[in-house]
Amino acid sequence: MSDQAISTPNAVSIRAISKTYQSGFQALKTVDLDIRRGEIFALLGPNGAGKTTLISIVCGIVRPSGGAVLVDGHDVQRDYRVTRSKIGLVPQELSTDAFETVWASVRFSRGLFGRERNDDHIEKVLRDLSLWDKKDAKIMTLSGGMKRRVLIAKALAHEPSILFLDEPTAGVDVELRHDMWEMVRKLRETGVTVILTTHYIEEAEEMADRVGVITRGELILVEEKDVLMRKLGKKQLSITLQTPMQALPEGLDASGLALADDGATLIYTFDTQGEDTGIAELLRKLAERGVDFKDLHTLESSLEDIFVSLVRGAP
Ligand SMILES: Nc1ncnc2c1ncn2[C@@H]1O[C@H](COP(=O)(O)OP(=O)(O)OP(=O)(O)O)[C@@H](O)[C@H]1O
Repeated sequence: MSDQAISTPNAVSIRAISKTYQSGFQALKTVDLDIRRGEIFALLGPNGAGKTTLISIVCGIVRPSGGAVLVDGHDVQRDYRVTRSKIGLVPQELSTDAFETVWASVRFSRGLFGRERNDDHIEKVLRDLSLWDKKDAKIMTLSGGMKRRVLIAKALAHEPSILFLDEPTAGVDVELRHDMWEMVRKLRETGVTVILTTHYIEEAEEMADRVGVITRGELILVEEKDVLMRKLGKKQLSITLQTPMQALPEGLDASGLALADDGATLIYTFDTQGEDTGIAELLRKLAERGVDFKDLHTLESSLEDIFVSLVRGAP
């Protein structure tokens, strides 16, 4: 460790980072964010929100206009070599190495960071990623899914403690997506901190411990995923009527109840946090007014609904 390291429990500390590109475009306003050691953090945001810019700054590839980033307590600009060696970056696509074997390509990645040769580690990484039987295959002969695994193997070759995954499952099939999730979880068990950017809300919902939402260069929310879903999640009860109606009957036009456009469904929205959902009362009132229904079911808002409403509501 450099003696300039600051003791911190965080894998990454982002302090008042801003970025204005030479074109004059402000890609990041003032971003503050701490990534805890050993967590899986999902950075969600629409196209052009600033995700890649932020990650590139943490990796030391893009210079910020203001602010500082610490990786394991080291400043990414002052201590670039130290911080970069702690980070594994998995890009979206493999652009080189087509004619190399898997083994040579992954071993080369380790050498880039000035690490001593360690074939045992390379073997472990390849085995963990189910690539061992492909170690002598040329990369160009691999399937798309295997190429993705090679990207992860290359990023892990130098034993980083922080792994950035940029859209890890963009364009892959469902099965591979689930395999990738499993792999990421296993990595976390070995103590690696994982930061992923994604457009797939389902991915964040499935994997992340915490979620950050970035839009127009601003981090508008950082929250434990479970808390986020509890806090912002709403449940709806959908009641399919026996006979469609024109308007809500007298005494039923209370807050939370709405008649869907087709007039055949009542939608009752209630707070998942509330002690009393009000459902029993609602059903009693419907019975009193002779409103018959065919079916009842509840819907829960997903992280996707929450995300869309957050990004829409952002200034
Ligand atoms: N080198 C550059 N010069 C000028 N503007 C740039 C440059 N790089 C990125 N931008 C702009 O900064 C904004 C943020 O881009 P960034 O790539 O960080 O977004 P993103 O959230 O990663 O998007 P995506 O999900 O589409 O990858 C975009 O409007 C982009 O056009």
